[in-house]
Amino acid sequence: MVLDRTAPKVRAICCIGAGYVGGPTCSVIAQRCPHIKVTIVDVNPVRIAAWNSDTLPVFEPGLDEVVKECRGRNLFFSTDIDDAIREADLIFVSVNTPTKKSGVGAGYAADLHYVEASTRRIASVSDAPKIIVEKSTVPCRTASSMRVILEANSRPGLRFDILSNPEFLAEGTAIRDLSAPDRVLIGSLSTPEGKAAARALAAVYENWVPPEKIFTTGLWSSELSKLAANALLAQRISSINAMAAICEATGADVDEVAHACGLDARIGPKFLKASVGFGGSCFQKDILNLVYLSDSLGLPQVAAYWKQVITMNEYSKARFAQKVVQTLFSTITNKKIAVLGFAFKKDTGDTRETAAISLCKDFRSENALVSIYDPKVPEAQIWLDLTEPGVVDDGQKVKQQVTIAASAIEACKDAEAVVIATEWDEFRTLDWATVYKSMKKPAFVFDGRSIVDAAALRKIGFQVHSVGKGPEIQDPVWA
Ligand SMILES: NC(=O)c1ccc[n+]([C@@H]2O[C@H](COP(=O)([O-])OP(=O)(O)OC[C@H]3O[C@@H](n4cnc5c(N)ncnc54)[C@H](O)[C@@H]3O)[C@@H](O)[C@H]2O)c1
Ligand SMILES: O=c1ccn([C@@H]2O[C@H](COP(=O)(O)OP(=O)(O)O[C@H]3O[C@H](CO)[C@@H](O)[C@H](O)[C@H]3O)[C@@H](O)[C@H]2O)c(=O)[nH]1
Repeated sequence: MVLDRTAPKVRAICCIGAGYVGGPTCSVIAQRCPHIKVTIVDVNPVRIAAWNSDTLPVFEPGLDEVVKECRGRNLFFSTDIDDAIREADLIFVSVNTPTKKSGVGAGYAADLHYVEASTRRIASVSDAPKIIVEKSTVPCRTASSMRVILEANSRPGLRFDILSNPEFLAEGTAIRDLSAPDRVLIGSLSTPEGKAAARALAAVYENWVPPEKIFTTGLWSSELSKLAANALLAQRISSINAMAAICEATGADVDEVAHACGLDARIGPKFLKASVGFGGSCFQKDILNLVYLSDSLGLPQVAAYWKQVITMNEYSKARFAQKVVQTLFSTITNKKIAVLGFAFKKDTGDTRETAAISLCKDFRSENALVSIYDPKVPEAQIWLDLTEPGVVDDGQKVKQQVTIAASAIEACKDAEAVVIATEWDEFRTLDWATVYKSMKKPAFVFDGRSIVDAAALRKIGFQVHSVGKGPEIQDPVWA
């Protein structure tokens, strides 16, 4: 996009929400734009204290270095939300938009009350014009509700321009994604003021993003593009996981199938890694949001189509757990199962919607003894994730069945089976011979990420089951 010098200049940015998106995104803006003051605010004082400490609340490769470079220079973390709003000429709203748990649309619709609370606060505190940017992932036409709230609650005549600027970073690669994004999408009204606001935000990104990667659309297209991108990505994973089930039943190898398909330039190789199932805070939430939107628009067939992506993901997780039980002679009662990895993917400590939670719950319901190791997820988080809220004494029951190990080797000692739930690099290079010696026999490995060298492990003596790989020994004529 070509820079228009008449666009308002951004001198101070406020980011409401110091989470996985607000923190890294605005830290990178501060790094790349030393002339802009960036203040990231949050209602959670513990989170802000962590951002101001040596142990950041979010583990993300490269983030520590960015924050250390800018904090105290032009990057600030604060709980003084009103002050930061007043000072800023551009405000990112980067608060959480989880799936509603109760009320209308429960289990599908996005809970927008954090977005609304932020919008009301901006309206009541602002004493000068502001550009307000939806950074949170929101349903289509949320900007319209924000405008109504702003106009009804602010000083008469005060100007607000609302933009949509969805974030496409993936956890674990956030700094890389923010530093060199595939694209920056800015949605605005097509009025002269809307376009000028879009240009002002584009000018911020142009400090490091090539102009041809910044593109503008209408507000509603921008909002919907975020939901669409996540739905398409998740759909690829569910599609390849559906193929994985066929591979396991036939002797085909899902990695070979994915490679063969990905060589077609129209399909491409990315996001075709079969797995125990996708996790993370976004895919499920955003597809459910799309399902709700489709239903609300009177499009039940469209809703059913996208819902199937989630159904297949649930099936993938359950199928994997069932395979463990069936292979261990149909019972895992009192058997020790080592679960390697608890985060929803490698290089993050985030456990939101991680497949490991489903697996551990299934193993617990079969009365197994579960030993978990993850290099980055804090112990307290694992206990929290495995405890059923509202179930009396469940916290204690969990601790009778589950242990948390300090290393992979420790988790695997005396286990009957090892389950790889996250693709951490250290599991590829684990001393598998030592693991084998310490385990009960026969020793099983269930590779939910297909990362280990199955042939090498079989040579050691393991029985290996990798997701999407056919049976080990087939009909001798064809094997
Ligand atoms: N996590 C990701 O990788 C990712 C990527 C792209 C987009 N998104 C979207 O970005 C949004 C934020 O996601 P996240 O993962 O950073 O969430 P998060 O839960 O990590 O962070 C949100 C923060 O907002 C704060 N907050 C809530 N209401 C507030 C208010 N009224 N005033 C001040 N602070 C408030 C919370 O205390 C919390 O710290 C969501 O809409 C999500 O869908 C997330
Ligand atoms: O081929 C693949 C790719 C991913 N996954 C799994 O899918 C989940 C999500 O992975 P990924 O998309 O890499 O991480 P997220 O941080 O959830 O990022 C997604 O969700 C974000 C929040 O909306 C978007 O900004 C990103 O563009 C989008 O990739 C994880 O459990 C992965 O292990 C697979 O099983 N197979």
